[in-house]
Amino acid sequence: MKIVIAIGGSILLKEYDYQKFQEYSEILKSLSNEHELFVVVGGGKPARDYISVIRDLNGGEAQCDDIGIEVTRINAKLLLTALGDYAYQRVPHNFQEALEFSASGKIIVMGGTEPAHSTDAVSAILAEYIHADKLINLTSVDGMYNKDPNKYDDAELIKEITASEMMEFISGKDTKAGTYEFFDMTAIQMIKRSSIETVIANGYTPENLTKVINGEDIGTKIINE
Ligand SMILES: Nc1ncnc2c1ncn2[C@@H]1O[C@H](COP(=O)(O)OP(=O)(O)OP(=O)(O)O)[C@@H](O)[C@H]1O
Ligand SMILES: O=c1ccn([C@@H]2O[C@H](COP(=O)(O)O)[C@@H](O)[C@H]2O)c(=O)[nH]1
Repeated sequence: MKIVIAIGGSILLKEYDYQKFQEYSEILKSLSNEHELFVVVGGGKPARDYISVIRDLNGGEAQCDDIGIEVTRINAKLLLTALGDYAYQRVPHNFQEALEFSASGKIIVMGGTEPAHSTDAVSAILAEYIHADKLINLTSVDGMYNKDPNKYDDAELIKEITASEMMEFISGKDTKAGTYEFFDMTAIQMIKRSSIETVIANGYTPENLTKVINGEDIGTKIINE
């Protein structure tokens, strides 16, 4: 299968150390024997910290996004280092490059592309661009809830949702640099228009990636309408 995997920076850099990069590299290496893998890495707290500094310097929103993109590319380089020869050792800056680099037969790892969306959107556009069989979004919670599970104890996990329902849910959410909390509209639009088979799951346990690929019933499935 051709699979796009989005890994949130909040998972990879929760502890500010090498461990999650290493754990993910082992799983990705093993999966790459059977699947064609494209990984998109998020910015996490370091991106938000840098964005906050440039915003305090009166940088505009696009400049803030630009700094966020740079951080996601640094995170991509960290994962490339962990993957070594299993990965193509350059970070694509756009979808065309991702496709070209994939001719190497190696794992492709990228961060952001251009301002005004999150790496969730990058992963969805990439999935569309390369005709992926599956998009897996690994984040810091078990999937999509009816409300923020970090704010509400009674939040309930949603097992299945259509892209249209998800759009309604996130409409009106903040679209400033570094604030694309959970999912952004561009990502859902891509998933909807190309009926991309998508699962959102907790990536803090990297083994969940294998579980999702094996079809185990975890996380939230975005279903075709
Ligand atoms: N309805 C919801 N369902 C699930 N999580 C939600 C919801 N609303 C808000 N969130 C928040 O979204 C957060 C996950 O998204 P967030 O963008 O912070 O991390 P990420 O996907 O790992 O990517 P990155 O850290 O790279 O931006 C969760 O920690 C949770 O608090
Ligand atoms: O293609 C992209 C990717 C990212 N950004 C900006 O960077 C931050 C960090 O990315 P996350 O996916 O949220 O971790 C994001 O909030 C955007 O401000 C971008 O502009 N374009």
